[in-house]
Amino acid sequence: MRYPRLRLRCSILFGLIILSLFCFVTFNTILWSTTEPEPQEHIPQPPKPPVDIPLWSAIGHENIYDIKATKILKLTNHASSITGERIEELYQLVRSAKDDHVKNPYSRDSTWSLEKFVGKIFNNTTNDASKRDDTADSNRKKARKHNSTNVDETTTEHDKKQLRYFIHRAMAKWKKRHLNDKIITLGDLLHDTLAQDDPKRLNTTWFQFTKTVTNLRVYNIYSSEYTNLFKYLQYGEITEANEMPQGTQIKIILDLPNGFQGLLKPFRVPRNYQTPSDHFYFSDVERHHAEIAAFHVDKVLGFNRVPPVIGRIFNITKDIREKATSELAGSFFISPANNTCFRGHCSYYCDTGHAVCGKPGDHLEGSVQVLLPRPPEIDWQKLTHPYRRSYSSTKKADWETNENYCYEYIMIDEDYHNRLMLDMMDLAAFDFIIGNLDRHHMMRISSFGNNTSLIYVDHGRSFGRYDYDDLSILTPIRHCCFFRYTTFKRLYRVYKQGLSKLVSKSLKNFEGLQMILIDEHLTAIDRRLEIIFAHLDACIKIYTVKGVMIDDGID
Ligand SMILES: Nc1ncnc2c1ncn2[C@@H]1O[C@H](COP(=O)(O)OP(=O)(O)OP(=O)(O)O)[C@@H](O)[C@H]1O
Ligand SMILES: [Mn+2]
Repeated sequence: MRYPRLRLRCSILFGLIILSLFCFVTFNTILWSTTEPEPQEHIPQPPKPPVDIPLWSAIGHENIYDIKATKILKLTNHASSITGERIEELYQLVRSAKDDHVKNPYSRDSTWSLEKFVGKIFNNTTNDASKRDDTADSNRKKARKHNSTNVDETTTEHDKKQLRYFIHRAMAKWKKRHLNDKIITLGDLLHDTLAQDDPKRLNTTWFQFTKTVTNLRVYNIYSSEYTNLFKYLQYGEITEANEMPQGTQIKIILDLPNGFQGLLKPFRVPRNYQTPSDHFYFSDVERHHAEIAAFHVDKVLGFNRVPPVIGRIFNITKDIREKATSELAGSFFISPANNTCFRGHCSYYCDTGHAVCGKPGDHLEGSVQVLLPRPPEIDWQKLTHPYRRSYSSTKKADWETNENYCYEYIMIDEDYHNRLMLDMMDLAAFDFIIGNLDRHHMMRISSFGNNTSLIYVDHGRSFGRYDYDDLSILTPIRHCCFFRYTTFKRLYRVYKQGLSKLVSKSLKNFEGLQMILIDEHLTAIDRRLEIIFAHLDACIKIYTVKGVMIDDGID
């Protein structure tokens, strides 16, 4: 009797031991699975969020280290609405249109005339004669004061077709007249005056360079003068540093060896600086890296219309202060951080709070652009851009409220019945790519006559944003819907090769300063190029390829 009971007790005890062992193991497994640390693999740090550096702190920011900062997570991407296939299709369409010899895609109505149309707009003009521009001789100026509220009723679809016919005919005539124009060089223009007034300058390297500047291109990348020019700009000993009187922000004219002069724009903000969204373009700070980048973009596009610029490292004391005119020298001081600084004299950012400072000490980065001869040696024409912004925080410009602006202001203006019309479109495409809202004037050397390219200067306010594409810069193209065949081909060529690739390669090979364009800007220029094609596509859908594209004989 005793043994079976003992056996039962033993089995119960054994069962209990097994059960508690089981519970222990299970509990431990659960416990360890929740507290055991992850296997020690490398855990990547999450990328830092975007840093918009506000202007007031950006001016005091570090240079070299900052430029490597900021990878942004997400762009406010304006994906363009055009596909790669459509761009190919457009290219084929444009190419075959160029080869087909239809003279004018529009047909003429002999009862319509430009004079009558101008008269019609002019009748809509406010009768207040005192408001009219008495000195104006061009139709645009005559029509300037017309009442834009009546505009839509004024210009009919028929008027538009006739105006487009008129422009195509004017351009064909212009092309014929200028087809055999001789290329003129700046050297040709300067020669006689220099021979008379200052013959020694004829023997300078600078004069040799002016012989490579023509009415069509500001430089020739294949010339040795072009290659040598950069050595002067980048390393040439500075003999005098003088403030440039024109313009709103500090710029210094440097006298360099062998007759060269350079225009210095100093470092003000790091490469990843974005224009604060509450800032207007007209109070934006100028960026030396934007000047450099704009030059490379223009060069890659093959326009060669931006005077060569290169980055340079200065010793602010030896290169600038010791060479400065007394006025500039008087604005130097040593900052609390022991850096050498100067204020300069200008209407924006020329106070102690916004001084240009070496960092550290005497080390200053800047862009140096070759200074082309100016009056009285060479005459420039400074044309107010008809699509200029209002430069006011409260007013809008006429073109912003009048969709017919191109028909009513530009196409009737004889100043635009020539290559200038398409030069303005080229400029719009360029400015859109670099994000430049500050094109208040168009500049060209009038001593070259009227078959001359625009010269693109002043890009310090471009590349202000990489996360935003300002479509309003393309308004001339959207409104007028005219475009040069050769420019289309140019854009297509860089599109195929990759604009950003070409630009970064150009910067890598020819620019000494590092990381002039951060990746976000490089992404932006590719995106913008596609947007230009999308705009041209929209024009072509309305006006046909032949109605939009023009061959004015200019490459
Ligand atoms: N490389 C150059 N060669 C000759 N002249 C130049 C060159 N760059 C600029 N200029 C002249 O100097 C003027 C002022 O230069 P820039 O436009 O760069 O300065 P800015 O301060 O931006 O002027 P603004 O405030 O009027 O826009 C230009 O309008 C042009 O006439
Ligand atoms: Mn400017």
